[in-house]
Amino acid sequence: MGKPHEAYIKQGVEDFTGRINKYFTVAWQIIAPPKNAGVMQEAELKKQEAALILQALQPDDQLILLDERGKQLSSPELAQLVQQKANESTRRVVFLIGGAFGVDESVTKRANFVWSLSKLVLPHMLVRLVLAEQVYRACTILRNEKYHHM
Ligand SMILES: C[S@@+](CC[C@H](N)C(=O)[O-])C[C@H]1O[C@@H](n2cnc3c(N)ncnc32)[C@H](O)[C@@H]1O
Repeated sequence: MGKPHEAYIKQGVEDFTGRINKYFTVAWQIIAPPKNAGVMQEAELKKQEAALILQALQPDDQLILLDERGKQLSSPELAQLVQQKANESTRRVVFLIGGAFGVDESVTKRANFVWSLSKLVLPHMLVRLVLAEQVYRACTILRNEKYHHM
């Protein structure tokens, strides 16, 4: 949920996304916030964003919500989670980054897993870059490739 990739992360996000594509088909879907988002109260904005998010999901999507209050994973644990979804023949795993205020609780309820990258609140754009890099890292761990060093 947010703006197109900003210049300072675009190259990195596109690089890691391209690398992930060698293992799994992957794509970004950027959902633009409602037009008058700037003047909306937090609760109303999260509700409207939730409607857009839930509308973009398919019933069988496995939704992994990124949220600093979620469960932290090591990189090998993330790799296991990816493997588990692949074993379950999941058609789509969706990693969701929320809006400026996070997400409405209807979205949290829909999530199959809530993943925290850290207890720190990170800026939206940085979350995109870390997400892309960590998913790539998970792919290399699953293939025993040399990228990840313990
Ligand atoms: C600017 S943050 C939202 C701020 C804060 N979560 C709130 O509720 O007010 C935008 C999005 O980045 C993601 N995010 C930020 N920090 C994160 C972290 N440490 N772990 C996982 N996701 C994070 C979440 O998806 C969040 O909805």
